[in-house]
Amino acid sequence: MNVSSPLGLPLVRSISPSRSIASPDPGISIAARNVNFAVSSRLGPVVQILKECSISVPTGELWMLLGPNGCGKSTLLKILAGLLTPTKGEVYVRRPRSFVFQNPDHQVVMPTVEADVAFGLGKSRCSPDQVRLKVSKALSSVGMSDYMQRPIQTLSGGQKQRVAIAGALAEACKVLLLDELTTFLDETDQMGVIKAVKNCLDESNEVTALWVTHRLEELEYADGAIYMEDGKVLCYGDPVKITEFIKAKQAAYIDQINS
Ligand SMILES: Nc1ncnc2c1ncn2[C@@H]1O[C@H](COP(=O)(O)OP(=O)(O)OP(=O)(O)O)[C@@H](O)[C@H]1O
Repeated sequence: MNVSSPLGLPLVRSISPSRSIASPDPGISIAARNVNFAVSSRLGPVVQILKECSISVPTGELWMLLGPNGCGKSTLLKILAGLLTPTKGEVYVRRPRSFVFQNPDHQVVMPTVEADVAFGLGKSRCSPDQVRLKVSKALSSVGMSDYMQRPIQTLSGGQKQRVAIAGALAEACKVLLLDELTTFLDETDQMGVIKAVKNCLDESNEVTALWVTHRLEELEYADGAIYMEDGKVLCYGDPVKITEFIKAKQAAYIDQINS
């Protein structure tokens, strides 16, 4: 479902099914095989943004996607969300899936927390009692039960992110695609969002999350990680090994500028 927010910005609460491949394995919730993405303009040459990207994220796990600015992380996430179509290659993402934006103001739009989390259930056949139950369960998952009647504009950035995640959970989302949620948050809000996502996954073995981040310290909370550079997936798997790989790259870069 793609609608416009009152600000005229794109608002994606729950994404309708789009073209994809069959599940490569019952234990895998997110997969990309040799995905390429290119853009072209009438005047300029074709720009190759993603080059033969392949990843696979097991069901029930939190994976982080890292890499330098402009390496293609958000583009890959948008392809997995069905917001962009790859020029070549295939993707599989378990449904329903939800994309949560870096700026929660692009996504959290109803006057109160309760109304916002219930927003996506508007078209469901749930009775008002069922809606209330789903909303309260989702808010409890993200540690926001006490905020049910709070006006949205009184929340911090991290609290708004947690409300956006609760909205996805209320709609029984199976895959959370999270785009740099903590970039603008202070440490307390950052931890609140990380704990909320971890808790959602711990409470259900069925929810899988892919989280784009620039913050290396967040890898501590990940079950797996993917590192990209220049449109390519350089390595993926064990977050400890990926952390070591990134630190070694950073050290080599510092040596280079100091020499
Ligand atoms: N529609 C487009 N036309 C031309 N170039 C584009 C388009 N969309 C993305 N790009 C370019 O593709 C590259 C990858 O962009 P993307 O936003 O996926 O990177 P990113 O790794 O998420 O970056 P950041 O960490 O800065 O958010 C960038 O160089 C960007 O300028």
